[in-house]
Amino acid sequence: MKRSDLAVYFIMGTENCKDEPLVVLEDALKSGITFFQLREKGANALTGESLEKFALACQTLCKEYNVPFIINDNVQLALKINADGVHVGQDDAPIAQIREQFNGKIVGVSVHNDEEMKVAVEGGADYVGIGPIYETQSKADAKPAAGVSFLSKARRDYQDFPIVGIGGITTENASEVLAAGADGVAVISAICQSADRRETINLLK
Ligand SMILES: Cc1ncsc1CCOP(=O)(O)O
Ligand SMILES: C=C1C=NC(C)=NC1=N
Ligand SMILES: [Mg+2]
Repeated sequence: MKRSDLAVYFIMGTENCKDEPLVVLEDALKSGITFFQLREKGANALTGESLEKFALACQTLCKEYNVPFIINDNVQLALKINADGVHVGQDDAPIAQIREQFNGKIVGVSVHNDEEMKVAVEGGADYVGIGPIYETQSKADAKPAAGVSFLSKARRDYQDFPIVGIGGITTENASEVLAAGADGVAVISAICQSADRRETINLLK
């Protein structure tokens, strides 16, 4: 994984878009996303066989466009379908355990403070997600918007470590996140709800 892979990091689950999810994903891939995470959450989330089929369809599309495909939280599914990696939060298994299960694959970790950052970096994470930067409608249990201050500090402390910002990021505020030191922006609604994904994605860079 290259730091530049994090430039426009699309995250989606079936709950995030009213249009057909695979149509949205293919349009986003055509429009230039550089990284994709399947994050299937919420009351009507797909499970079992239907989730696996959906994940395989997403993986196939990402392969066609040579874009990394990772899965949020669901370590077993990521291993089963040989995804390019996994993204885990602080409430998932310890990074050391995930790291050895995903040898040679991408392991991303959500971090919110110096201690979590240290543990993730030393535990062998390939990148960290920092946020929510701004208010978000897409994560029910999100912490309060933190702004870019911690992201800026993480960049000062780890000058070469891959960092992606997340949370309420739009074409209006993406430049602030990048200026604070992020390698890229992770986005759900601004891309899902975009009327012109190519324009949106170009404005997120
Ligand atoms: C998964 C996640 N983690 C922190 S905020 C968030 C949701 C981001 O969604 P949006 O880009 O629509 O604000
Ligand atoms: C919570 C998250 C934070 N950061 C990223 C990149 N993905 C997530 N699901
Ligand atoms: Mg999680």
